[in-house]
Amino acid sequence: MTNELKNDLLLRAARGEQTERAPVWVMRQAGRYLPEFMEVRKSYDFFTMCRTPKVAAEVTMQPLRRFPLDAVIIFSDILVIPQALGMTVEMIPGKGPHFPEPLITPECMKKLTAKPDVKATLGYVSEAIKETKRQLDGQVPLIGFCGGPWTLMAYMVEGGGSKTFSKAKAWLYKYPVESLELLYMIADLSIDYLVEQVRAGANILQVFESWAGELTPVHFAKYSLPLLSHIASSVKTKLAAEGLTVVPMTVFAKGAHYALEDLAESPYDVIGLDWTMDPKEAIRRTGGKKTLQGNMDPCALYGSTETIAEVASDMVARFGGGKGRYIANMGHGMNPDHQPDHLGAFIAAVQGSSSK
Ligand SMILES: Cc1c2[nH]c(c1CCC(=O)O)Cc1[nH]c(c(CCC(=O)O)c1C)Cc1[nH]c(c(CCC(=O)O)c1C)Cc1[nH]c(c(C)c1CCC(=O)O)C2
Repeated sequence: MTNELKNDLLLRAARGEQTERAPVWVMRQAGRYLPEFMEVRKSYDFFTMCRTPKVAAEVTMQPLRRFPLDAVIIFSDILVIPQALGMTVEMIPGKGPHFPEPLITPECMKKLTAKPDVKATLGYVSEAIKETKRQLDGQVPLIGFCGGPWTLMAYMVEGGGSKTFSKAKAWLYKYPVESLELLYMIADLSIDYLVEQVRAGANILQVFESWAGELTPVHFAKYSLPLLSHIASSVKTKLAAEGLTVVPMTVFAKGAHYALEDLAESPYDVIGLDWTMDPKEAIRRTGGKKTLQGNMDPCALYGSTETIAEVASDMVARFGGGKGRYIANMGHGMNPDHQPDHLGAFIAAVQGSSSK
């Protein structure tokens, strides 16, 4: 699969090989900061965009037309898994996700479809990947993704975003057995879903455990890490058994700085870092065993293009220069009020400074 790509920097870095320079992509690179995204978004509801392969492929490709990115990430959302399990999820512009009927007590889990057919419920993501691969014509790798089980459980119980995640965290203390049951239900569907993404053409997979930082280290060790590891080891075993490429996998456990040593022992190839981590410290604590991805503060993009270039070059230097075991990114996603040309300055600075 690698040899059909004209640019496989990302895959080589993920596998721990040396690269001529640092590959770069950014989380939420397809999104509302791009006027061409907003133009498409006018005509469709958010999940209709995800479910319409031509539209999903179009917005996936938009950032690559503007910037010399080293990868694209399929346009979708982590909340398609709760939908496949039978829950209604709406995306309210300016507010974010909303579940009209969240899981209030473990009784509510009876409403879920425990083992939905992944092709029937999520086949539209495979179709979007196939269409994007056609349009990419081997330019850069395509990233597939899903949400981490704890992050998805948090949305399913809270019914949307939250400042404290107190309802979801209460489940972990009140209903430990049922919480694990729910988490494994999510993880098992995610495994099949990720395998389908690779079958359709995804070259690398990322699991977003965006709310890891809400957990205590003890709860992360019980309710997040084992599930994240279960996902990566099962996906890799299934891919090998089916004769598909065993693609590299990335874990982005936002806020889980306390777990870096444990993540370095996990079956993931790449560890995504948020901006609170010092690169040198992260390299030391992971013992050089994993490729690291990240981690510029997205708010740096509000600075001048000169400031962005300075911050980005400094980041590359702190990660060791960018020619080995490193993928440049930000520590979280693009914001709707970011300026596109400021992202361009970030990409140029990474590619320029890591080529030296
Ligand atoms: C937690 C999470 C979600 N979704 C995702 C995460 C994990 C990453 C993270 O921590 O940000 C992942 C995600 N969401 C989206 C992508 C697409 C690919 C890409 O990164 O370019 C990816 C990888 C598109 C999106 N997902 C969403 C948008 C904006 C929705 C819109 O157009 O109205 C996009 C482009 C909506 C979304 N989806 C979610 C939220 C909380 C929101 C609302 C955000 C907001 O309104 O600021 C759940």
